[in-house]
Amino acid sequence: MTKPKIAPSILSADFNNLGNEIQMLNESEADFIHCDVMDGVFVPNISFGMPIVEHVNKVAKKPLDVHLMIVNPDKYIEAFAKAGAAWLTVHYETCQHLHRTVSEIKKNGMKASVCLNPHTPVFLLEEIISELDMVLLMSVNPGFGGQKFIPNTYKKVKQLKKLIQENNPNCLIEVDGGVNYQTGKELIEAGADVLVAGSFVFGSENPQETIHNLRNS
Ligand SMILES: O=C(CO)[C@H](O)[C@H](O)COP(=O)(O)O
Repeated sequence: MTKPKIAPSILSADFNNLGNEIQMLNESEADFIHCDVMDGVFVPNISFGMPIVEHVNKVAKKPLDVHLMIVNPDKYIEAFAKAGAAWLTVHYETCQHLHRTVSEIKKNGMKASVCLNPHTPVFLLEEIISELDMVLLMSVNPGFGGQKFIPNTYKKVKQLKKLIQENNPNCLIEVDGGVNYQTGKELIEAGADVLVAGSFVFGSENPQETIHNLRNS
């Protein structure tokens, strides 16, 4: 089985020490640095926006995987490209003209990804899957780190894998929320390519070792 890519979410990092946390990720086996942008409208929490992403990008040696949990994401596509996002994820639930949004992300030089909330079915991506570089499946309700994994996600990963194999085999499947060694292993077996992990990595005694173990779990 191919090794998963690991995307530590800095939502759980020590923000008093953010530069060193990014440096630690640079020296780890992490493949991406996952940045969770929350607006307090689409999700019941506010995290950070472009200025923090820009500062992270000054130190980061790994591609920034930016997850927009915001309404009207179209308004900020160019700004996040300028801030240094390499991958930009928007929520299916926030986009009225998803094809236009995805095209704008690509026009701005980023990889395009669409996220589904736990209750949003995979089949809704049928008409857009061929345009996507990645699909992010939420395995918790978005807004907070440290929540319990929703087991129905395994079924969604399998459904999405089938859709991808039939339409766009290069598209990656990323899963976000409640990832640990056990859920990570089962997600990879189901077909996931990228694991986002926040509290499990940053709450561990040795985050670099945890990233290594997640890749090999
Ligand atoms: O998108 C998110 C929350 O909306 C976080 O990335 C996600 O919850 C990861 O946190 P944890 O690994 O602690 O569950």
